[in-house]
Amino acid sequence: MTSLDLRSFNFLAALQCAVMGAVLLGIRHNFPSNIRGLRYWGLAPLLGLGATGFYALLGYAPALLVGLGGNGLLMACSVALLAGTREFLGQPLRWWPWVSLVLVCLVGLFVFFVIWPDYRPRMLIFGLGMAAICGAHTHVLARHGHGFAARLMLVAMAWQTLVLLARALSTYWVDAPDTQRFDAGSVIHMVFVATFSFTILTVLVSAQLMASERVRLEFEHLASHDELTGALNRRAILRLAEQAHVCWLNMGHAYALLLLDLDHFKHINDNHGHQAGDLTLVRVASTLEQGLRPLDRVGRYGGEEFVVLLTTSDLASAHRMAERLRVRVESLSADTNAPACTVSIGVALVQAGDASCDAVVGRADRALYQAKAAGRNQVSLG
Ligand SMILES: Nc1nc2c(ncn2[C@@H]2O[C@H](COP(=O)(O)OP(=O)(O)OP(=O)(O)O)[C@@H](O)[C@H]2O)c(=O)[nH]1
Repeated sequence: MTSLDLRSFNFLAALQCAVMGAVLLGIRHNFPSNIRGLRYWGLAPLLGLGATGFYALLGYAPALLVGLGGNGLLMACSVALLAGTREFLGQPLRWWPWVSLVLVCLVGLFVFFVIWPDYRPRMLIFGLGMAAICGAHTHVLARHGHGFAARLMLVAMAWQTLVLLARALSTYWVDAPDTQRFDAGSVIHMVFVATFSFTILTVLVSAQLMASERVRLEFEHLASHDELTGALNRRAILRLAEQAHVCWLNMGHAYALLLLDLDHFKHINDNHGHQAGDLTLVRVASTLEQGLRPLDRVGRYGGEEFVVLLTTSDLASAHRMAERLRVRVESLSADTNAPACTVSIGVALVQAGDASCDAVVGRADRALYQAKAAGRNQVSLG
């Protein structure tokens, strides 16, 4: 590969990344505002393109200007990618260590451009500085990233870190003191120059995938959870009950449903206000969730009614669980100074002949009616 090839390739790759970055910046407002990091991810390739612009001036502009401008912008590009990822993962960047690192590296480059001109320490300083940024990027992805796209980004950053380290450390036996960036005929140098644009491209593709995946998960969550209490909504809990019913039909694993209705909830609204009523619903939902075993689920059935699905159970243990939940809700007001609140519970176990979970819901509903009729704050079996 001639030096012209490498420059052209580098410039085209940087241009491609910059277009993707500009697209990311343009579409970032289409994503919900709680999806952060897109502006830094979008800005990074534009800085990278600026760096490539400086490198393209090599031979036409003073080497000092090209070296400091190009390397400085390339480091800024890597810091921006890191900032984007950290912000996306909810780990905002502390800027000063990275700004200091870039400045220290630029001072080092200046020294070995002007005072003791030597390419090798310049490459060492730049390579180690960049490897520190990319290494930190790899680290945050390994700790906080989840899913395919985050792993793809992690592999790209880990690879880039290794290439940078190899390039920085091999510089003394590969390069001469007056080597130029596009002159070196070593394989490691080719790999270093060629992979940088591909790393940015991979990071940008991964970033878009990560953002889209997050949007999908948020929509899924919104579609299946009650906005006020955070519990499963009626559709989601009934879908789980249907699945439990299929399990019962196919494998004989029993399940029970508890229908819970807050007692005289209207009084709480009337006497303490609607907001206090909302807060009570939130507290009851979280109390129920905390009182359940890991496989059991709670959902808001509507208004001040909740459903609990006990996945494997006999009637006696379902009754014990219902009693435990009733006591937990009753003691809620003592623990939190919230308005006094009790709950009536109807319990039903799936039984032979139940065509669907609707039959179980129906029995639990009748049992709940009995609990209300018998004076409330109690459990009835259906
Ligand atoms: N604050 C608040 N109140 C709600 C919500 N959904 C339903 N409600 C209220 O819950 C109350 C239910 O009242 P009722 O059906 O008469 O039942 P109750 O007062 O709990 O009486 P019993 O069930 O017979 O013990 C109504 O006043 C609704 O306005 C909600 O999301 N937030």
